[in-house]
Amino acid sequence: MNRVYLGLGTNMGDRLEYLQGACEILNKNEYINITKKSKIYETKAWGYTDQADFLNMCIEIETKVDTYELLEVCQEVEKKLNRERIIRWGPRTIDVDILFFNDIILDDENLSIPHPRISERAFVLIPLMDLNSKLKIKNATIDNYLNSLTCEEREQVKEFVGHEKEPI
Ligand SMILES: Nc1ncnc2c1ncn2[C@@H]1O[C@H](COP(=O)(O)OP(=O)(O)OP(=O)(O)O)[C@@H](O)[C@H]1O
Ligand SMILES: Nc1nc2c(c(=O)[nH]1)N=C(CO)CN2
Repeated sequence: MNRVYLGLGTNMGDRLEYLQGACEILNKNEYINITKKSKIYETKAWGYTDQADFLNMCIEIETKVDTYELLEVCQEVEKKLNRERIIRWGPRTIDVDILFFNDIILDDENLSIPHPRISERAFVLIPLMDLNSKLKIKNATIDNYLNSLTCEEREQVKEFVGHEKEPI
């Protein structure tokens, strides 16, 4: 069984509904089991900043599918939830990224694992810390990467409280 960490992000429409929808689609897959969910965070847009705030969360899954099959599953989820690619790092109904896949290190044209921008992104590091603070990239823990971000970067990620619907 493979242990995988996925990052979910959304900044269009009913953002909670999209997180919930993504978790539901993943859980319905007979080869995927969601084993842990982080808290949900409301985050300032990173990279392309002139867009609405995101909701981000990370999930831990156990799965029998391999790396490329999982990429296809993630892209299917995005397709089902009407994700469109218009602007790089631009607004989206849902984004599903593979962050870690066991201890695999892979750098291909269509798939890089660990996801290459984890260490720069408080919106990924903070929810990942809810799941497993021991995760490592190049001998440093995600905790080390989080500590190397500025206070300002970390403050752009706030726990999203007061929501009634919990992603299942
Ligand atoms: N670990 C990964 N998880 C998901 N997609 C990946 C990964 N590594 C490479 N890719 C490739 O990245 C391509 C673009 O993905 P996408 O449009 O979701 O990027 P993005 O979310 O806008 O930006 P970013 O990759 O910086 O988060 C995908 O088609 C996929 O082939
Ligand atoms: N806060 C935040 N910013 C982003 C996000 C995201 O999920 N959250 N995703 C991006 C493209 O992957 C670009 N910028």
